Amino acid sequence: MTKLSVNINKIATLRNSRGGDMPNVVQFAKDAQRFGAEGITIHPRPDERHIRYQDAHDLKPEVYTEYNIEGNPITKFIDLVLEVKPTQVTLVPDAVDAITSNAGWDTIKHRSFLADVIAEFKQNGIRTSIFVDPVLDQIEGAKETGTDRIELYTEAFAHEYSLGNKKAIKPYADCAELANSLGLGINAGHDLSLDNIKFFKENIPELLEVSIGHALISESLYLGVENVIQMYLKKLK
Ligand SMILES: CC(=O)[C@@H](O)[C@H](O)COP(=O)(O)O
Ligand SMILES: NCC(=O)COP(=O)(O)O
Repeated sequence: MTKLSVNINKIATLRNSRGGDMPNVVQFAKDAQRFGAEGITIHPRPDERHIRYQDAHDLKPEVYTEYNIEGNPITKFIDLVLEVKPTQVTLVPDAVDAITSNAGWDTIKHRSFLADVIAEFKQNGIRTSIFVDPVLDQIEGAKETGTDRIELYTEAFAHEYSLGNKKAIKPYADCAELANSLGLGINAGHDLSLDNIKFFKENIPELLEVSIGHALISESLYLGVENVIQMYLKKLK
């Protein structure tokens, strides 16, 4: 079964554009779960331009599904995650000024750093995942860090698929096969959408979770949030 985790960063971006509390991100998370979301993902960035560190705390008592916090493990982020204790932390190597995530970890170069951070989260009962490009060596490197899961960075797949290139799934399927053989759980995310999710799911064995934000919120403008979440759940069956 593949769980749908709804990334609510965009809701915070909309709220922040006016400086008030509309839309309310906690209420949105509660409603998304009521509509069928099986997890809530947030990705606080150091400048807090969308989800704020305080939101991470405020969401904690209301997220009764899987709570996934993504981000670059700088000291401030590590402290936040250890305080909030979500179900899962996903480590992403974001540059401070990146508009959005644009690369996976070099798990070979950063093995020792990742292993230390991952050990600390695991000692605190938090499941770990690391964001990786679909490259076999990087999956093997991920295994060496001790992480529970990987999150496959799906931007390249999504882009190629939109151009009609279905072969773009191949590196992802190969990496998934390797990850499964190594005992790593598999998550995926970035630019997944109603258009590409079914094909992606069908070709990735043992896909445990997808986190989807940008497309899901955009699609909801036309189709409604409840309806869109239900559409994803059907495609993920
Ligand atoms: C790791 C990943 O792909 C997502 O978390 C994505 O970066 C969403 O973050 P933004 O909403 O800041 O684009
Ligand atoms: N981990 C990916 C995520 O949370 C959402 O990415 P996107 O759907 O906003 O591109």
